[in-house]
Amino acid sequence: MEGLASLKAPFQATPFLSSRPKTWDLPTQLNFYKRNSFSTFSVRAQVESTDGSSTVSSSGESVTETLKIKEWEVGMLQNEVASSQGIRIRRRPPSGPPLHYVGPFQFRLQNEGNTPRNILEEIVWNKDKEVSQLKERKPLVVLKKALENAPPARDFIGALRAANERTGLPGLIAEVKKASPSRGILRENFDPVEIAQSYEKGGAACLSVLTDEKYFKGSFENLEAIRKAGVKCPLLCKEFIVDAWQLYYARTKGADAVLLIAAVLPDLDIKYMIKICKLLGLTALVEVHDEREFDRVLAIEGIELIGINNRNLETFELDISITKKLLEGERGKIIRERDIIMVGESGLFNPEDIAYVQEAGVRAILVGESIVKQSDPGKGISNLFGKDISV
Ligand SMILES: O=C(O)c1ccccc1NCC(=O)[C@H](O)[C@H](O)COP(=O)(O)O
Repeated sequence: MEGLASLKAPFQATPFLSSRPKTWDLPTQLNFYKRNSFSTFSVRAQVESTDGSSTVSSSGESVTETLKIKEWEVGMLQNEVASSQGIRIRRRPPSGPPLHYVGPFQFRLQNEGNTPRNILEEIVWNKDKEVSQLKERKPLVVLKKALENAPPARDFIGALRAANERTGLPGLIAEVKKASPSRGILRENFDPVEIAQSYEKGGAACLSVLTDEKYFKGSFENLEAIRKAGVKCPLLCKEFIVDAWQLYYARTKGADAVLLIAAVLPDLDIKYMIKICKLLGLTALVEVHDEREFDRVLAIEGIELIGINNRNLETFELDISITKKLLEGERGKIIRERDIIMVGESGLFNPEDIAYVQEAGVRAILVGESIVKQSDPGKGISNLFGKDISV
């Protein structure tokens, strides 16, 4: 794809980002991106921390305009860096630069226009906007303050290991899921706390709570309510994370773990977010769907929990043999050597499916549809495993 990489243009220095290179081809961008720990999050932080009292930068732009331009530049860079790592999901719709952009790039609009290529891309674009708006209302300093009142983070991986050792079966992450883009409404009569309690009673090790409202009819209120109701299973905030700000937000709402999707996040973002997770006491479940994503994730230091999603999030196609395929050979060996816990995700409906992914090498599973649809979700767990795992 011809993109920014083909453009070589002098780059004007700004007061906000240090030592920008004079040429701007892809390798240069990658280095620059690396050196600056680049993300929208860090750019915002840089602009915001430049001068708390002034609203005009030395180039005469207002801070808000500057911020918009920087965010747009970063967005374009993120798309380019991501595509160099085989990530097809673009972080934002391709669009022209903001009104006051006077930078050197002569961007052409991409031919595809502003239509997302698939559902995952649509979700990500929507999330990006949603998070920008939320951040306006709750800046990071406010979240950092709120962290003081957050309930302590609990040991997500420890709970999975303990369940696996206790039952000899994969530890269950049971998903509180009202709806999904692929299946529509899964459960009409949806009481998140009741479902969570029923899962816990049925032997779930951990819970996954969908917080996306638009596509999954979930919410952070659900997450918070489940935590406040005294459910002891550690909680995964099942969200589409595109910005480190969301990690802080999830923690303030009682999350013990978060999901990082390799199909969406470039390596540098995953590394950066893992560091922040560690700082906040959050466990990162890093999700992959193919060999390339898996290899990228295995090259990242400090990964302890990896999910293989059997659902292709671009096409919805479900195939549990993906888990087997990815864990065969050298990759499976690396996993065992490093004692990484693998989670088999999506499309698991019966004891045969569980046996199949366990045989492939998973020590945990993430299940939504097959159990949330049961009138008694806790009993649904017994049906899924073919036995009562609560004892
Ligand atoms: O479930 C979907 O339709 C979906 C669509 C687009 C992005 C993500 C999606 N699901 C997220 C998940 O990975 C599942 O909720 C989770 O693994 C449980 O899957 P299942 O047991 O098949 O409900």
